[in-house]
Amino acid sequence: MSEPRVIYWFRTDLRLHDSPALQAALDLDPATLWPIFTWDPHYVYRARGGLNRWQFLLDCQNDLSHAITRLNAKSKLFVLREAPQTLLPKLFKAWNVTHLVFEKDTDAYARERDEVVTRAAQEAGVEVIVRSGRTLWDSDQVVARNNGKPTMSISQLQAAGAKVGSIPRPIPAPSRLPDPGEMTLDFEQDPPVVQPDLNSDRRAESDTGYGQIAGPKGDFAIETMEELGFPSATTPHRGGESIALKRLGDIVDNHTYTATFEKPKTNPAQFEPQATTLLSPFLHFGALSVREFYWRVQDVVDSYPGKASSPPTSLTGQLLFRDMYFAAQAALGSVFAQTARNPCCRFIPWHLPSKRDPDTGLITGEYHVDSEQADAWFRRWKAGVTGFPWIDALMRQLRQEGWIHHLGRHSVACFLTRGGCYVDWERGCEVFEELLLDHEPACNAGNWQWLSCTAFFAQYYRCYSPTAFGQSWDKNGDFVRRWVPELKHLEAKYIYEPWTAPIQNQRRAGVRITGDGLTRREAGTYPKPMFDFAKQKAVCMSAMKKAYEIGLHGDDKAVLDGSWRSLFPSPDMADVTGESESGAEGRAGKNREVSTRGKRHASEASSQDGSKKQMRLSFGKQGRECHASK
Ligand SMILES: Cc1cc2nc3c(=O)[nH]c(=O)nc-3n(C[C@H](O)[C@H](O)[C@H](O)COP(=O)(O)OP(=O)(O)OC[C@H]3O[C@@H](n4cnc5c(N)ncnc54)[C@H](O)[C@@H]3O)c2cc1C
Repeated sequence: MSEPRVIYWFRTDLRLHDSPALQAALDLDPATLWPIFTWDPHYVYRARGGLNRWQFLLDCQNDLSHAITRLNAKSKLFVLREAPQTLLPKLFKAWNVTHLVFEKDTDAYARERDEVVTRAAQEAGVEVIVRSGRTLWDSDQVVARNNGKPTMSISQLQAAGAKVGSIPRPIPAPSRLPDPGEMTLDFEQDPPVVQPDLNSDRRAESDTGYGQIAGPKGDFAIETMEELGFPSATTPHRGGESIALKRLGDIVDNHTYTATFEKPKTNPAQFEPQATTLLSPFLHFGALSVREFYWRVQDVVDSYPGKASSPPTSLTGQLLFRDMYFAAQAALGSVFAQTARNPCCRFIPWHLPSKRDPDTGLITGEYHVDSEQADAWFRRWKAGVTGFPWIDALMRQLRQEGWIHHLGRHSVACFLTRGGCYVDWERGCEVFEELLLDHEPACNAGNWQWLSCTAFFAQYYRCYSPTAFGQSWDKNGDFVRRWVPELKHLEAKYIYEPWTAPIQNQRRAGVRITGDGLTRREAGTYPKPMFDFAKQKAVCMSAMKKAYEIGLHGDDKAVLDGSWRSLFPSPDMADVTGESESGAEGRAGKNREVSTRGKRHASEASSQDGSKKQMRLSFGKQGRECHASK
């Protein structure tokens, strides 16, 4: 048999340490190994990506490429600019490849892509080797051990994970890499499908990335922001395996922090340094192995002399949440990221509902503007000009730096959905998709479902205040002052509610509270709050209560054919009618009744068995279970 000529296809694993797939490639003892990255037009044009995440990706690729070259001066990360579905079959032939090896990716698009590539490899007589390494356990095996169902709680994940087996210990990085072979490109490039380009808004220049397969100099170089047509990123957070390992090392050196970490006690307003690890973007790009993270922490916990924290609030507990969302997505496929057709996702008639492709049933990224007011609220939320300083500070940090603390994400997500604007969680999820450095399709959609109480979590009566919550962590408002400099000099007692500051105090602080933040914004001003929060919260709660009582889920016929409208009587839903035209008749009387019931419900919830009652209401009504429908 001829000696193995292996393409190692880097994707979600931009690292050398603890890479089961790379190890599998090296176990073949190849004569030739090409470490490649395919510059896939799907991500370039069809996924929303902000400048900061692009920069982070390029950082990770450059760092990996240097690490490869340190092991073999003839090698590096070779970037090829074409869709893998068309490129790889040509490479199999041109380079006389015997094996294709890669890390498993359970994201919906990745699965489809990998099926196409695997079929092509089989036709070309190329052996495909796939290894799980992105999660603690192989997500497909977790699903199988969860009776084929998505994992909708940490306990389900833990039970299924235990059946899969113990979490493997990390393996070391290789100490040498084989030479790459010849890289002839004696074939035509299949040009990318450029439209629709979901990133066009961010391009200052046109994208020249696909000029030639091997890049402008023909040396398979890593792309640059300039080639992509992007201006510079604004984040201070830089990517790469070296930074990730250094940061993890520093964290675990602090035994007390590592062993006693309790997520709910970490301060969302803390900065420089932030209160949590900020390792999520490295995990996203695979610059840090999740098993390396897990075991380095667990070893500290095991040897800690004092009382260590435990899952779900501990540091390893955080990684379990990540695996939970991955396994939920692995079971449900592309419908996991939307309400429609998702059996696990509760249907709520939010404002600004998504448009759906009639052929696939998948959301298109466009939405119906059923309410001009809700659309204005959404745009103000996105731009960080809601008039609620805590929310605006977080949204501005997110846009500038690409990362905000988990409880900050809670605040802004609750505010946009069930605890303020009553806007569809899919809108917020899309904004996060663009802006987050750590955007992970499974974790993003899953957490938005959690926060909007459409799946994973049902206690919709527990709502974040856009004023009191921030204040409870940061009385002086230092975090707000940093991100909302208009309010920098305002006294602490007004910093979370600047509209309550008397005009002379505003004057002294050099700010005027006026306008809506979107139109004719003048220097030295900060917008008025976009609504009365207490009033709007009551509207949301009563609407949520109604939706929970009706109990529809994304795969119900009424949701898919639009007949859900007849189940949501317009009087008490006048403000929150989703795709339907809203009639405002008879609102006042009905609203009174609903809010009275809402009060009783809230006090039930705060009683000892409140949450159990709530769980019965939310899950027991139809005896529903989430079915896998890959
Ligand atoms: C609306 C919303 C959207 C989110 N979108 C994403 C996303 O796209 N990608 C993402 O990685 N996380 C997402 N999260 C989860 C969480 O906020 C981030 O993982 C966390 O804040 C990252 O910071 P860290 O690395 O300092 O976390 P740490 O607290 O240090 O936790 C360590 C690691 O555990 C994982 N983790 C922690 N909390 C969660 C969680 N709730 N869900 C899944 N994984 C978790 C992350 O990989 C994180 O790096 C989202 C949360 C919310 C509320």
